[in-house]
Amino acid sequence: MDTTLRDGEQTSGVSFSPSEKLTIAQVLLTEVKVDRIEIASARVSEGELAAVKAITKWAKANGFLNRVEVLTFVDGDVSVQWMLQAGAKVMNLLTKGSLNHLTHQLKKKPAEHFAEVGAVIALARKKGLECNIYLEDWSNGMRHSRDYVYQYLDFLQSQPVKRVMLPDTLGVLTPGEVTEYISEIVQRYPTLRFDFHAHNDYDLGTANVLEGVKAGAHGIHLTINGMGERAGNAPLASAIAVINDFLPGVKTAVSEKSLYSASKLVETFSGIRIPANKPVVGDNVFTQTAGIHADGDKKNKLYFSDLMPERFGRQRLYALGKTSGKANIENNLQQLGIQLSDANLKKVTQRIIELGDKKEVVTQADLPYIISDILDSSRIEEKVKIENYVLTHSKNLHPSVTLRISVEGELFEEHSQGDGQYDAFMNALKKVYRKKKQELPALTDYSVHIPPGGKSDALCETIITWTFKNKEFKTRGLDSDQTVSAIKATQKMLNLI
Ligand SMILES: CC(C)C(=O)C(=O)O
Repeated sequence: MDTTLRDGEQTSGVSFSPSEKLTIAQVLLTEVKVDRIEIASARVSEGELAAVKAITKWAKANGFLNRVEVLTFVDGDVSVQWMLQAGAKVMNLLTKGSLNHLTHQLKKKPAEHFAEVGAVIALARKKGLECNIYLEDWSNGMRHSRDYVYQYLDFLQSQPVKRVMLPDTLGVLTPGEVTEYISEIVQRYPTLRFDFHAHNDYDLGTANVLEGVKAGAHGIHLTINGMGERAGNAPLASAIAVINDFLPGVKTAVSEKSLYSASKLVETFSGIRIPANKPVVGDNVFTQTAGIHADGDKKNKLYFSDLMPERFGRQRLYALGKTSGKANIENNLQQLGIQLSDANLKKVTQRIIELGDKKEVVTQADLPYIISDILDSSRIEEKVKIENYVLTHSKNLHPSVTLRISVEGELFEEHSQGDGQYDAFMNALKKVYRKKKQELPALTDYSVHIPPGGKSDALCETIITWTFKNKEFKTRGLDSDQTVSAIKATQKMLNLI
């Protein structure tokens, strides 16, 4: 059962609009193909009622209505009436699974609580609703008031309930405890069906789900991207991968291929960014960075596991950076369909290492720009060399530059200002060339390209068109700083005239 729309929405700062809820519900049931979804808590707000109405209307028309569940409360007939108004059929009644909660929050005795729960179940059944029962704080109940839990389950055995839901409300269980508690309960109550609901406070959510299923839980509760209260719930994508890979006899209906796009959809709607290293769905989890891994992938797939990206509609990538090495670069070139001579491959590798020193990772999208830059430079002999420069940029003052440049072995130093940093640089350069009594080409066009990716440290390519002695030519510069990329393009021009 996916509870992104109920427990997942309890992530701090998240509120889905009714239309977002409807879209996520549709994706979960028709694309991801989870068996059941929990979509809201009853009585929350008018917006929530509108969302539940929209989902139940769509679900009814498409035969999904009894797979759509709503969290309700022990409140006489109030939640039941809300369910009827919302057109929902399955209620997940929140009750107390530990004596501690019962005594200190509800201030009730077990018999009193059971009677009230029984009354809500009877009313709900009379109105045609199906009932599942949550035993909130069940994990602490098992640790500290197991007699109470068993007294309660004895009572539930005689009730018309479909499932008993066992939440590790505070995410405190170890995998060993999950095994012990769930196997004990499943054996003791063979006529009841149990769901296990894990939280991730110790980062044990997925491990606990694995143990819960092994121990005999009939259902598990998960959320997309592990959204949920505090540290969240067990993440759907990880749990499905773990079940498929480590529990061969157990089958789920979930489509692995749609997990990534569902994750992205929820990322967009919730505004909660997925960490790049989040298993299965994170941006970097199928990217090899170390050159040795890329090399091993080519040799009998030494660094592959069953967790192949293609299962999830994703692709293995090879990061480019100072640790990536030749094999990573070759893999990227292969993916782009580019062939390079050994000499040029060496130059590209060297350039990537240099860039990697400045910026953590060079992306595959940067690669064609780097290659064309290198192929361009290799045609040029360096008679003019920009030795040093200082560029300033400050509020309400003109940008300025100090430039040291050697032109055919002669060293010049000039200062200048301009409307922008590059303009200041060009003004200093013009002073040098005036001294040398040499003409400079006219800049006739200047264009900047940022390879896709949208990072503030992305590489920037500047292409400048020059006109000189009635001829037009272009030079290209590449750097993560825009002014520096223009200066590099200019240095190439100086070496071409
Ligand atoms: C509200 C309840 C059912 C819950 O999510 C939990 O106990 O973890």
